[in-house]
Amino acid sequence: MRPIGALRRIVVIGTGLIGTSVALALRERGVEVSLADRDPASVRLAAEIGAGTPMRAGDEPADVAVLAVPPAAVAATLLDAQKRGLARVYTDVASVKARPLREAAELGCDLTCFVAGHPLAGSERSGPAAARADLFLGRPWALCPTADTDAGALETVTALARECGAQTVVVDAAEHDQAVALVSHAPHVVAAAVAARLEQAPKVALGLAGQGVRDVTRIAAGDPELWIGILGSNALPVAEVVDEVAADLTAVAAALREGAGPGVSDLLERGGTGRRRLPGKHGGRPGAYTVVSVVIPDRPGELALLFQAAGVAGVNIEDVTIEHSPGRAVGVVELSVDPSAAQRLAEELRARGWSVPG
Ligand SMILES: NC(=O)C1=CN([C@@H]2O[C@H](COP(=O)(O)OP(=O)(O)OC[C@H]3O[C@@H](n4cnc5c(N)ncnc54)[C@H](O)[C@@H]3O)[C@@H](O)[C@H]2O)C=CC1
Ligand SMILES: O=C(O)C(=O)Cc1ccc(O)cc1
Repeated sequence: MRPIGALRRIVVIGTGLIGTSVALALRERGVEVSLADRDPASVRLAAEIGAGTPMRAGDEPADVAVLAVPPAAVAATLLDAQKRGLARVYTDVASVKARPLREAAELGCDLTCFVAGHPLAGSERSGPAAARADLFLGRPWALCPTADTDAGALETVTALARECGAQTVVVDAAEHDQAVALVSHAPHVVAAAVAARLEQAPKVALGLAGQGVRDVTRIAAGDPELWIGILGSNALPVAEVVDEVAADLTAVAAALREGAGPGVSDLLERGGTGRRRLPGKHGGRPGAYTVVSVVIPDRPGELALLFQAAGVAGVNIEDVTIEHSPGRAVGVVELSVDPSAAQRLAEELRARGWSVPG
Protein backbone atom coordinates (compact mmCIF):
# COMPACT_ATOMS: atom_id res chain seq x y z
CA MET A 1 0.00 0.00 0.00
CA ARG A 2 1.20 3.51 -0.83
CA PRO A 3 2.21 5.45 2.31
CA ILE A 4 0.58 8.87 2.38
CA GLY A 5 2.81 11.90 2.61
CA ALA A 6 0.54 13.96 4.81
CA LEU A 7 -2.74 13.21 6.55
CA ARG A 8 -5.57 15.11 4.90
CA ARG A 9 -8.67 13.67 6.51
CA ILE A 10 -9.29 11.20 9.32
CA VAL A 11 -12.43 9.70 10.82
CA VAL A 12 -12.72 9.29 14.59
CA ILE A 13 -15.20 6.65 15.71
CA GLY A 14 -15.82 7.06 19.45
CA THR A 15 -15.71 10.74 20.41
CA GLY A 16 -14.87 10.24 24.09
CA LEU A 17 -11.77 11.38 25.96
CA ILE A 18 -9.21 9.72 23.68
CA GLY A 19 -11.00 10.01 20.32
CA THR A 20 -11.73 13.70 20.82
CA SER A 21 -8.17 14.34 22.04
CA VAL A 22 -6.78 12.74 18.85
CA ALA A 23 -9.22 14.84 16.83
CA LEU A 24 -8.24 18.10 18.58
CA ALA A 25 -4.52 17.35 18.22
CA LEU A 26 -4.86 16.68 14.48
CA ARG A 27 -7.18 19.66 13.89
CA GLU A 28 -4.33 21.81 15.24
CA ARG A 29 -2.09 20.27 12.56
CA GLY A 30 -4.58 21.22 9.82
CA VAL A 31 -6.07 17.75 9.34
CA GLU A 32 -9.77 17.51 8.47
CA VAL A 33 -11.63 15.36 11.01
CA SER A 34 -14.99 13.56 10.69
CA LEU A 35 -16.60 12.44 13.93
CA ALA A 36 -18.85 9.47 14.74
CA ASP A 37 -20.14 7.87 17.93
CA ARG A 38 -23.11 5.74 18.79
CA ASP A 39 -24.07 8.60 21.15
CA PRO A 40 -25.08 11.64 19.02
CA ALA A 41 -24.70 14.00 22.02
CA SER A 42 -21.04 13.03 22.27
CA VAL A 43 -20.48 13.86 18.58
CA ARG A 44 -22.25 17.21 18.98
CA LEU A 45 -20.15 18.19 21.99
CA ALA A 46 -16.89 17.12 20.28
CA ALA A 47 -17.84 19.17 17.20
CA GLU A 48 -18.72 22.19 19.35
CA ILE A 49 -15.31 22.22 21.00
CA GLY A 50 -13.64 22.26 17.59
CA ALA A 51 -12.73 18.57 17.15
CA GLY A 52 -14.21 18.33 13.65
CA THR A 53 -17.54 17.85 11.90
CA PRO A 54 -20.05 14.98 12.15
CA MET A 55 -19.33 12.23 9.61
CA ARG A 56 -21.65 12.26 6.56
CA ALA A 57 -22.81 9.29 4.51
CA GLY A 58 -21.19 9.33 1.09
CA ASP A 59 -17.89 10.97 2.20
CA GLU A 60 -14.81 9.78 0.29
CA PRO A 61 -12.72 7.22 2.25
CA ALA A 62 -10.53 9.02 4.81
CA ASP A 63 -6.78 8.46 5.09
CA VAL A 64 -7.20 6.84 8.51
CA ALA A 65 -10.11 5.78 10.74
CA VAL A 66 -9.24 5.93 14.45
CA LEU A 67 -11.39 3.53 16.50
CA ALA A 68 -11.53 5.06 19.99
CA VAL A 69 -14.10 2.72 21.53
CA PRO A 70 -13.81 0.32 24.50
CA PRO A 71 -11.61 -2.77 23.90
CA ALA A 72 -14.59 -5.16 23.57
CA ALA A 73 -16.10 -2.98 20.80
CA VAL A 74 -12.93 -2.69 18.64
CA ALA A 75 -13.37 -5.79 16.43
CA ALA A 76 -17.05 -5.22 15.59
CA THR A 77 -16.42 -1.49 15.00
CA LEU A 78 -13.51 -2.34 12.67
CA LEU A 79 -15.59 -4.83 10.69
CA ASP A 80 -18.43 -2.34 10.31
CA ALA A 81 -16.08 0.52 9.30
CA GLN A 82 -14.31 -1.67 6.74
CA LYS A 83 -17.62 -2.86 5.26
CA ARG A 84 -18.61 0.80 4.82
CA GLY A 85 -15.18 1.63 3.31
CA LEU A 86 -14.69 4.55 5.71
CA ALA A 87 -10.89 4.74 5.33
CA ARG A 88 -7.82 3.30 3.64
CA VAL A 89 -6.04 2.57 6.93
CA TYR A 90 -7.50 1.71 10.35
CA THR A 91 -6.11 1.94 13.86
CA ASP A 92 -7.48 1.73 17.39
CA VAL A 93 -6.43 3.16 20.76
CA ALA A 94 -7.66 0.45 23.13
CA SER A 95 -5.68 -0.29 26.30
CA VAL A 96 -5.47 -4.00 25.42
CA LYS A 97 -4.12 -5.37 22.14
CA ALA A 98 -4.03 -9.20 21.82
CA ARG A 99 -7.72 -9.99 22.40
CA PRO A 100 -9.19 -7.31 20.07
CA LEU A 101 -6.72 -8.47 17.36
CA ARG A 102 -7.82 -12.09 17.85
CA GLU A 103 -11.49 -11.09 17.75
CA ALA A 104 -10.92 -9.01 14.58
CA ALA A 105 -9.27 -12.01 12.87
CA GLU A 106 -12.18 -14.26 13.93
CA LEU A 107 -14.71 -11.77 12.49
CA GLY A 108 -12.82 -11.77 9.17
CA CYS A 109 -11.61 -8.13 9.28
CA ASP A 110 -8.92 -7.10 6.78
CA LEU A 111 -5.86 -6.99 9.03
CA THR A 112 -3.45 -5.83 6.33
CA CYS A 113 -4.65 -2.23 6.69
CA PHE A 114 -5.24 -2.32 10.47
CA VAL A 115 -2.49 -1.24 12.87
CA ALA A 116 -3.40 -1.86 16.51
CA GLY A 117 -2.34 1.12 18.65
CA HIS A 118 -2.41 2.41 22.22
CA PRO A 119 -1.43 5.91 23.37
CA LEU A 120 -0.10 5.74 26.94
CA ALA A 121 -1.78 8.95 27.94
CA GLY A 122 -5.16 9.69 29.36
CA SER A 123 -6.83 10.52 32.61
CA GLU A 124 -9.39 9.36 35.11
CA ARG A 125 -12.02 11.42 33.28
CA SER A 126 -14.20 10.33 30.34
CA GLY A 127 -16.05 11.94 27.47
CA PRO A 128 -15.27 14.75 25.01
CA ALA A 129 -15.43 17.49 27.66
CA ALA A 130 -12.24 16.12 29.24
CA ALA A 131 -10.36 15.96 25.90
CA ARG A 132 -7.16 17.95 25.33
CA ALA A 133 -5.16 18.64 22.18
CA ASP A 134 -1.88 18.30 24.12
CA LEU A 135 -2.76 14.99 25.81
CA PHE A 136 -0.22 12.95 23.84
CA LEU A 137 2.73 15.37 23.84
CA GLY A 138 5.91 13.46 24.61
CA ARG A 139 3.96 10.34 25.58
CA PRO A 140 4.63 6.80 24.35
CA TRP A 141 2.18 5.43 21.74
CA ALA A 142 2.43 1.66 21.29
CA LEU A 143 1.92 0.20 17.80
CA CYS A 144 1.45 -3.56 17.43
CA PRO A 145 1.74 -4.58 13.76
CA THR A 146 1.35 -8.29 12.99
CA ALA A 147 2.91 -10.41 10.22
CA ASP A 148 -0.12 -9.40 8.06
CA THR A 149 0.27 -5.63 8.51
CA ASP A 150 1.08 -3.67 5.37
CA ALA A 151 4.26 -1.57 5.75
CA GLY A 152 2.52 1.49 4.28
CA ALA A 153 -0.30 1.22 6.83
CA LEU A 154 2.25 1.13 9.65
CA GLU A 155 3.97 4.21 8.22
CA THR A 156 0.66 6.06 8.03
CA VAL A 157 -0.36 5.27 11.61
CA THR A 158 3.16 6.11 12.83
CA ALA A 159 2.75 9.51 11.15
CA LEU A 160 -0.64 10.00 12.84
CA ALA A 161 0.74 9.27 16.33
CA ARG A 162 3.71 11.58 15.73
CA GLU A 163 1.42 14.37 14.47
CA CYS A 164 -0.30 14.07 17.86
CA GLY A 165 3.11 14.73 19.47
CA ALA A 166 3.64 11.17 20.74
CA GLN A 167 6.67 8.89 20.49
CA THR A 168 5.86 5.59 18.81
CA VAL A 169 7.03 2.27 20.25
CA VAL A 170 6.60 -0.85 18.08
CA VAL A 171 5.89 -3.88 20.25
CA ASP A 172 4.30 -7.31 19.90
CA ALA A 173 0.67 -7.37 21.11
CA ALA A 174 1.17 -10.06 23.80
CA GLU A 175 4.29 -8.30 25.08
CA HIS A 176 2.37 -5.01 25.15
CA ASP A 177 -0.40 -6.58 27.23
CA GLN A 178 2.08 -8.01 29.78
CA ALA A 179 3.79 -4.61 29.99
CA VAL A 180 0.62 -2.58 30.54
CA ALA A 181 -0.63 -5.14 33.07
CA LEU A 182 2.42 -4.12 35.11
CA VAL A 183 2.52 -0.35 34.53
CA SER A 184 -1.16 0.54 34.09
CA HIS A 185 -3.78 -2.15 34.74
CA ALA A 186 -2.53 -3.67 38.03
CA PRO A 187 -1.78 -0.15 39.38
CA HIS A 188 -5.43 0.68 38.65
CA VAL A 189 -6.58 -2.31 40.73
CA VAL A 190 -4.20 -1.38 43.56
CA ALA A 191 -5.40 2.26 43.49
CA ALA A 192 -8.99 1.02 43.73
CA ALA A 193 -8.07 -1.27 46.66
CA VAL A 194 -6.50 1.64 48.57
CA ALA A 195 -9.42 3.95 47.71
CA ALA A 196 -11.91 1.28 48.81
CA ARG A 197 -10.44 1.57 52.35
CA LEU A 198 -11.80 5.14 52.36
CA GLU A 199 -15.39 4.06 51.73
CA GLN A 200 -16.04 3.60 55.47
CA ALA A 201 -13.30 5.96 56.68
CA PRO A 202 -14.23 8.23 59.59
CA LYS A 203 -14.50 11.95 58.85
CA VAL A 204 -11.42 12.71 60.92
CA ALA A 205 -9.31 10.45 58.69
CA LEU A 206 -10.67 12.07 55.52
CA GLY A 207 -9.93 15.51 57.00
CA LEU A 208 -6.30 14.50 57.55
CA ALA A 209 -5.85 13.24 53.97
CA GLY A 210 -2.90 14.84 52.20
CA GLN A 211 -1.49 14.69 48.70
CA GLY A 212 -0.05 11.18 49.11
CA VAL A 213 -3.38 9.38 49.30
CA ARG A 214 -4.71 11.59 46.49
CA ASP A 215 -1.72 10.63 44.28
CA VAL A 216 -2.09 6.92 45.05
CA THR A 217 -5.86 6.86 44.42
CA ARG A 218 -6.26 9.37 41.54
CA ILE A 219 -6.73 6.75 38.83
CA ALA A 220 -9.32 4.91 40.96
CA ALA A 221 -11.76 7.66 39.89
CA GLY A 222 -11.76 6.21 36.34
CA ASP A 223 -15.01 5.03 34.71
CA PRO A 224 -15.69 1.57 36.27
CA GLU A 225 -17.46 0.33 33.12
CA LEU A 226 -14.46 1.13 30.90
CA TRP A 227 -12.05 -0.40 33.41
CA ILE A 228 -14.06 -3.60 33.85
CA GLY A 229 -13.72 -4.00 30.07
CA ILE A 230 -9.96 -3.27 30.12
CA LEU A 231 -9.25 -5.62 33.03
CA GLY A 232 -11.51 -8.34 31.61
CA SER A 233 -9.70 -8.20 28.24
CA ASN A 234 -6.27 -8.54 29.89
CA ALA A 235 -7.30 -10.65 32.87
CA LEU A 236 -4.48 -13.20 33.23
CA PRO A 237 -1.49 -10.84 32.93
CA VAL A 238 -3.18 -8.45 35.41
CA ALA A 239 -4.00 -11.28 37.84
CA GLU A 240 -0.33 -12.33 37.90
CA VAL A 241 0.85 -8.85 38.90
CA VAL A 242 -1.96 -8.45 41.45
CA ASP A 243 -0.89 -11.79 43.03
CA GLU A 244 2.68 -10.47 43.35
CA VAL A 245 1.50 -7.22 44.95
CA ALA A 246 -0.76 -9.20 47.32
CA ALA A 247 2.20 -11.40 48.35
CA ASP A 248 4.27 -8.29 49.16
CA LEU A 249 1.40 -6.81 51.19
CA THR A 250 0.83 -10.05 53.12
CA ALA A 251 4.56 -10.24 53.93
CA VAL A 252 4.73 -6.61 55.06
CA ALA A 253 1.65 -7.01 57.28
CA ALA A 254 3.34 -10.01 58.97
CA ALA A 255 6.58 -8.04 59.41
CA LEU A 256 4.69 -5.10 60.92
CA ARG A 257 3.10 -7.40 63.51
CA GLU A 258 6.61 -8.47 64.48
CA GLY A 259 7.67 -4.84 65.03
CA ALA A 260 8.52 -3.71 61.47
CA GLY A 261 12.20 -4.60 60.84
CA PRO A 262 13.79 -6.02 57.69
CA GLY A 263 10.53 -7.19 56.03
CA VAL A 264 9.28 -3.60 55.92
CA SER A 265 12.54 -1.90 54.97
CA ASP A 266 13.05 -4.48 52.21
CA LEU A 267 9.74 -3.52 50.58
CA LEU A 268 10.37 0.21 50.96
CA GLU A 269 13.85 -0.12 49.44
CA ARG A 270 12.61 -2.21 46.52
CA GLY A 271 9.80 0.32 46.04
CA GLY A 272 12.25 3.22 45.90
CA THR A 273 14.45 1.36 43.40
CA GLY A 274 11.48 0.50 41.20
CA ARG A 275 10.13 4.03 41.23
CA ARG A 276 13.54 5.50 40.25
CA ARG A 277 13.55 3.24 37.18
CA LEU A 278 10.53 5.05 35.69
CA PRO A 279 11.65 7.36 32.89
CA GLY A 280 11.06 11.11 33.36
CA LYS A 281 9.18 13.46 31.05
CA HIS A 282 9.76 12.76 27.32
CA GLY A 283 11.43 9.48 28.32
CA GLY A 284 14.32 11.44 29.85
CA ARG A 285 16.41 10.63 32.90
CA PRO A 286 14.17 10.17 35.98
CA GLY A 287 14.45 12.74 38.74
CA ALA A 288 16.36 15.14 36.51
CA TYR A 289 14.47 18.20 37.81
CA THR A 290 14.73 20.31 40.95
CA VAL A 291 11.52 21.13 42.81
CA VAL A 292 11.00 24.75 43.87
CA SER A 293 8.21 25.00 46.49
CA VAL A 294 6.21 28.23 46.71
CA VAL A 295 3.56 29.14 49.29
CA ILE A 296 0.67 30.94 47.60
CA PRO A 297 -2.55 32.47 48.88
CA ASP A 298 -5.59 30.53 47.66
CA ARG A 299 -7.12 33.31 45.51
CA PRO A 300 -8.01 33.79 41.85
CA GLY A 301 -5.17 34.73 39.49
CA GLU A 302 -2.33 33.73 41.82
CA LEU A 303 -1.16 30.79 39.70
CA ALA A 304 -1.23 32.91 36.55
CA LEU A 305 1.05 35.48 38.27
CA LEU A 306 3.40 32.69 39.36
CA PHE A 307 3.72 31.28 35.84
CA GLN A 308 4.18 34.80 34.47
CA ALA A 309 7.05 35.37 36.92
CA ALA A 310 8.67 32.11 35.81
CA GLY A 311 8.34 33.31 32.21
CA VAL A 312 9.99 36.65 33.07
CA ALA A 313 12.88 34.73 34.69
CA GLY A 314 13.16 32.67 31.47
CA VAL A 315 12.51 29.44 33.37
CA ASN A 316 10.65 26.55 31.75
CA ILE A 317 8.30 24.77 34.15
CA GLU A 318 8.56 21.03 33.47
CA ASP A 319 5.85 19.94 35.90
CA VAL A 320 3.64 21.38 38.59
CA THR A 321 1.72 19.99 41.58
CA ILE A 322 -0.48 21.91 44.00
CA GLU A 323 -0.96 20.94 47.63
CA HIS A 324 -3.93 22.47 49.45
CA SER A 325 -3.91 22.73 53.22
CA PRO A 326 -7.38 21.69 54.43
CA GLY A 327 -9.14 24.61 56.10
CA ARG A 328 -6.35 27.10 55.31
CA ALA A 329 -6.40 29.79 52.65
CA VAL A 330 -2.92 28.91 51.34
CA GLY A 331 -1.51 26.25 49.08
CA VAL A 332 1.97 25.00 48.23
CA VAL A 333 2.87 24.90 44.56
CA GLU A 334 5.77 22.62 43.62
CA LEU A 335 7.45 23.71 40.38
CA SER A 336 9.78 21.17 38.74
CA VAL A 337 12.51 22.96 36.80
CA ASP A 338 15.95 22.33 35.35
CA PRO A 339 18.45 22.30 38.28
CA SER A 340 20.47 25.14 36.68
CA ALA A 341 17.36 27.39 36.76
CA ALA A 342 16.12 26.65 40.31
CA GLN A 343 18.11 29.38 42.09
CA ARG A 344 17.15 32.03 39.49
CA LEU A 345 13.48 31.13 39.78
CA ALA A 346 13.53 31.16 43.60
CA GLU A 347 15.16 34.63 43.60
CA GLU A 348 12.67 36.04 41.07
CA LEU A 349 9.71 34.70 43.10
CA ARG A 350 11.08 36.01 46.42
CA ALA A 351 11.69 39.42 44.82
CA ARG A 352 8.00 39.48 43.87
CA GLY A 353 6.93 38.77 47.45
CA TRP A 354 6.26 35.03 47.44
CA SER A 355 7.51 32.79 50.21
CA VAL A 356 9.97 30.24 48.77
CA PRO A 357 11.25 28.11 51.67
CA GLY A 358 14.75 26.59 51.50
N1 LIG B 1 -9.19 6.72 29.50
C1 LIG B 1 -7.90 6.70 29.26
O1 LIG B 1 -7.14 7.35 29.97
C2 LIG B 1 -7.39 5.90 28.11
C3 LIG B 1 -8.22 5.08 27.37
N2 LIG B 1 -7.70 4.37 26.31
C4 LIG B 1 -8.59 3.54 25.51
O2 LIG B 1 -9.31 4.43 24.65
C5 LIG B 1 -10.59 3.88 24.35
C6 LIG B 1 -11.65 4.94 24.64
O3 LIG B 1 -11.57 5.29 26.01
P1 LIG B 1 -12.03 6.72 26.52
O4 LIG B 1 -11.92 7.71 25.44
O5 LIG B 1 -11.34 6.93 27.80
O6 LIG B 1 -13.55 6.40 26.83
P2 LIG B 1 -14.82 7.37 26.78
O7 LIG B 1 -15.87 6.69 27.57
O8 LIG B 1 -14.45 8.77 27.10
O9 LIG B 1 -15.22 7.30 25.24
C7 LIG B 1 -15.63 6.12 24.60
C8 LIG B 1 -16.61 6.51 23.51
O10 LIG B 1 -16.87 5.38 22.71
C9 LIG B 1 -18.26 5.39 22.39
N3 LIG B 1 -18.60 4.03 22.03
C10 LIG B 1 -18.66 2.94 22.80
N4 LIG B 1 -18.97 1.88 22.05
C11 LIG B 1 -19.12 2.31 20.79
C12 LIG B 1 -19.45 1.70 19.58
N5 LIG B 1 -19.65 0.38 19.55
N6 LIG B 1 -19.48 2.47 18.46
C13 LIG B 1 -19.23 3.80 18.50
N7 LIG B 1 -18.93 4.46 19.65
C14 LIG B 1 -18.88 3.71 20.76
C15 LIG B 1 -18.94 5.89 23.64
O11 LIG B 1 -20.24 6.40 23.34
C16 LIG B 1 -17.97 6.97 24.08
O12 LIG B 1 -18.31 8.23 23.50
C17 LIG B 1 -10.73 2.62 25.18
O13 LIG B 1 -10.48 1.50 24.37
C18 LIG B 1 -9.65 2.75 26.24
O14 LIG B 1 -9.18 1.49 26.65
C19 LIG B 1 -6.40 4.50 25.91
C20 LIG B 1 -5.55 5.32 26.59
C21 LIG B 1 -5.97 6.05 27.76
O1 LIG C 1 -4.61 8.81 34.22
C1 LIG C 1 -3.51 8.33 33.98
O2 LIG C 1 -2.48 8.78 34.48
C2 LIG C 1 -3.37 7.20 33.05
O3 LIG C 1 -2.39 6.51 33.06
C3 LIG C 1 -4.50 6.99 32.11
C4 LIG C 1 -4.45 5.83 31.21
C5 LIG C 1 -5.51 4.95 31.27
C6 LIG C 1 -5.58 3.87 30.40
C7 LIG C 1 -4.58 3.69 29.48
O4 LIG C 1 -4.66 2.65 28.63
C8 LIG C 1 -3.52 4.56 29.39
C9 LIG C 1 -3.45 5.63 30.26
